[in-house]
Amino acid sequence: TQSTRPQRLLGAVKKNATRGDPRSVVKAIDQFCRQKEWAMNVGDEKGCILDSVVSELNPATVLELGTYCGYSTVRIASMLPPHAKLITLEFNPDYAAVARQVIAWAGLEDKVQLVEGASGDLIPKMSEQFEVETFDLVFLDHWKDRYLPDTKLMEECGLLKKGSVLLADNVICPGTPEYLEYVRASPRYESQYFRSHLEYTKVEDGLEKSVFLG
Ligand SMILES: CCCNc1ncnc2c1ncn2[C@@H]1O[C@H](/C=C/CNC(=O)c2cc(-c3ccc(F)cc3)cc(O)c2O)[C@H](C)[C@H]1O
Ligand SMILES: [Mg+2]
Repeated sequence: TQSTRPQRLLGAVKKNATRGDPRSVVKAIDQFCRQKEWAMNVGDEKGCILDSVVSELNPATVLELGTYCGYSTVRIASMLPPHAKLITLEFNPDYAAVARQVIAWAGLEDKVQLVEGASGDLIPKMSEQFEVETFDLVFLDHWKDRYLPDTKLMEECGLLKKGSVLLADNVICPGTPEYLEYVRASPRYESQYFRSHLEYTKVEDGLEKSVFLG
């Protein structure tokens, strides 16, 4: 049977990255996507913006919506202080299976909890099932039309506290117009756009950082 692109991406990680070295995993995936096959990872250019937001915030609890192959999971988790936790949600079992191996190859299993399921179902269960009160950082990178409903759901479930940061990928391409309008118009958020490019291309894209004001 034919392999899938995520499986070929995983093969490139195993071939070119050093076990236990997250930066080499990130580099191997970026190289695969530039030289072999494009894939929808946040990528190296937007990844640097992601890195700067994480290192400035130094979050103890992180939620990622949309694991895919685990590229941004590895990027974020590699920068977390000891005892910090990253919970990442992925509802496609095939992608989850690949991501688990990418995260393991990077040696980050202890910092990452990959939960298979839909964000809409899992977000209401966060506090009781995953023993998390609130998240310091949420990275949104799943279906673009789900950014807004899931943000409203996180508000309703009390998962955001004063100072919590939402960082959203692809606010230009493919675009998340309703989400962008909401966080930019809402008095409960202080929003900032970080202009960049769609991963591995010259097309404009960017990240929107929105601080929850409580
Ligand atoms: C109802 C379920 C919601 N809840 C959910 N709960 C859990 N997991 C979820 C949920 N919804 C989705 N997922 C998972 O997250 C992943 C989905 C990721 C989606 N990302 C994009 O579509 C994109 C496109 C482009 C792009 C740009 C230009 C192009 F020309 C082509 C492509 C670039 C980019 O950077 C992009 O991130 C994964 C595939 C999918 O299984
Ligand atoms: Mg994306």
